Amino acid sequence: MHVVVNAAMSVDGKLSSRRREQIAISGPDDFDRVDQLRADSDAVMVGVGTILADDPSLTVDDADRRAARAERGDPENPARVIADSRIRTPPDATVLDGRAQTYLLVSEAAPPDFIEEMEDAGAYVIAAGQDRVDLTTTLAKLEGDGIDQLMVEGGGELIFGLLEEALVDELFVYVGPKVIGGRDAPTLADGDGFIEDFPEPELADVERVDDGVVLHWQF
Ligand SMILES: NC(=O)C1=CN([C@@H]2O[C@H](COP(=O)(O)OP(=O)(O)OC[C@H]3O[C@@H](n4cnc5c(N)ncnc54)[C@H](OP(=O)(O)O)[C@@H]3O)[C@@H](O)[C@H]2O)C=CC1
Ligand SMILES: Nc1nc(O)c(N)c(N[C@@H]2O[C@H](COP(=O)(O)O)[C@@H](O)[C@H]2O)n1
Repeated sequence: MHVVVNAAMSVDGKLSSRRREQIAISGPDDFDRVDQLRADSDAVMVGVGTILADDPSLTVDDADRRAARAERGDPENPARVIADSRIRTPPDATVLDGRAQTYLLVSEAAPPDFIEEMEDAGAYVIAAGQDRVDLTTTLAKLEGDGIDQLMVEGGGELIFGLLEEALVDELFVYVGPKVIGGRDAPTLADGDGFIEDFPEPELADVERVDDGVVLHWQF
């Protein structure tokens, strides 16, 4: 499986404010680049923190891109993948609207009646990990289901979890013209943070987009 992380951050490295509300950091051209990345992926993944904060659709906006996917025999939209250890995703979340296959990655601690509720809502549930989703095992199971190209859109907790398990192949970071600040505002990589063996990706490209810049890193 090839894992591509994409996120937009402020000048000072924040994904959102301390209120954890969705903030448009990208401009139109960057959102279009992200839409193409989604269209090029078999699945788009976020953590449950992003579901609760943003209620995203994770679908492809551009009709021509959806049509191109259908022409090559793929579903119009990539699958959606949520890392959600104990099932905090609300049953009326937009990711369960039936516009794409949705996988819920859960841990063994997920309550069985919540699993049933999610399956009734159309989700395909994969369980691994005692208290928290075991990302290595669940991503391998997704690969077994035909997901070769996985795009991850955040947030910072999930991105750190993937970096910690050395599961990231590429990282696109849009740095946009805003300063957000705040010690409790989410950053690109949160979690416990590294204290040694810091991942050291190589800079593959830098591109000016809208009023900011896209940094392309390879691991
Ligand atoms: N600017 C941008 O590009 C983006 C911004 N955002 C913003 O980021 C914020 C949300 O970020 P954040 O709160 O970090 O949420 P995340 O989307 O990263 O979700 C984090 C949650 O995922 C669950 N999870 C399950 N398994 C794992 C694992 N192995 N490793 C890590 N997490 C796991 C955890 O909940 P549990 O333990 O319950 O399973 C964890 O709390 C919002 O403000 C949103 O607007 C989000 C995406 C992109
Ligand atoms: N690329 C990008 N730029 C920003 O400025 C953002 N705030 C985000 N956020 C991500 O986009 C998701 C919204 O998805 P839908 O448009 O609803 O499908 C959101 O959940 C974040 O992952 N991204």
